[in-house]
Amino acid sequence: MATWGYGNDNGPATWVKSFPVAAGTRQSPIDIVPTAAKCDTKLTENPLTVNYSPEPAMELCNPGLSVKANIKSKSVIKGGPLEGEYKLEQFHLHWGSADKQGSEHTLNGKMFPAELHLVHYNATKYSSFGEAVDKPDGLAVFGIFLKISDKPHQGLKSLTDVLSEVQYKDKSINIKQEYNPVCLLPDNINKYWTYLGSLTTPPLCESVTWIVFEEPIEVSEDQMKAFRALCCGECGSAPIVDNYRPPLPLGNRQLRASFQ
Ligand SMILES: Cc1ccnc(S(N)(=O)=O)n1
Ligand SMILES: [Zn+2]
Repeated sequence: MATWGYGNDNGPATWVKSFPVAAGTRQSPIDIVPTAAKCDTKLTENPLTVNYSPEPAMELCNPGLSVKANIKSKSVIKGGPLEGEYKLEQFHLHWGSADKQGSEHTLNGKMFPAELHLVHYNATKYSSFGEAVDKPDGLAVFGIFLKISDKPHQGLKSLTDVLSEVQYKDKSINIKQEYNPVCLLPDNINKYWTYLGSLTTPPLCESVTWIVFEEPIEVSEDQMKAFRALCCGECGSAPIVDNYRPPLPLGNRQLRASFQ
């Protein structure tokens, strides 16, 4: 069984062969067109609330197609479009081989250099991520755009400074200093778009309430270079770059905005 990836022979256009849901009606990512979004005051009546905790020894790993941090502490979100409490499971990123591409969601057709995903599962209804992953209300993922600035992102710096230690597939380390993922969020989390979608990589389950923040976080070019130096396999293997799925049609879905 050929494993899926982002190359010509195993990339997003081929995934439907092994994962038919790729042709489904609530797939992600999408192109976000702010003028097509419906401002919904219900989203602000019950504001999105983030209660993240410090992670004592956060595990950072290279699963081969991204870089991922696994979360053990009780970090939860609720409110906004969500019913119940969703618990942070992991976060990871998607990025380009150059600054002109890399994000999965696009904004009026524009790609950002990268996109950070914080993946949560509905801990009110389900007992684990594994149980929640294929349920229509199982997951909630924060999508945060990354843009280039001349200053490094301090929160990401604890990670980008040690990426060389997880350069190769299946390498993992523990971040020594305690790490609170709240440092990864943009300053203003009250302005976001939300819609019902899916995982953007196989198994592509249509189980995600997406929350994409309007405000990007700012990273340096050196930090982008650190992501692009990660390898898909062992020493000498190809760099992990362009690990993004292009946007899918919104179809009959409603894109809602928490702001005018
Ligand atoms: C945990 C997980 C699996 C697959 N895809 C995603 S993603 N890229 O939609 O956040 N997350
Ligand atoms: Zn992702």
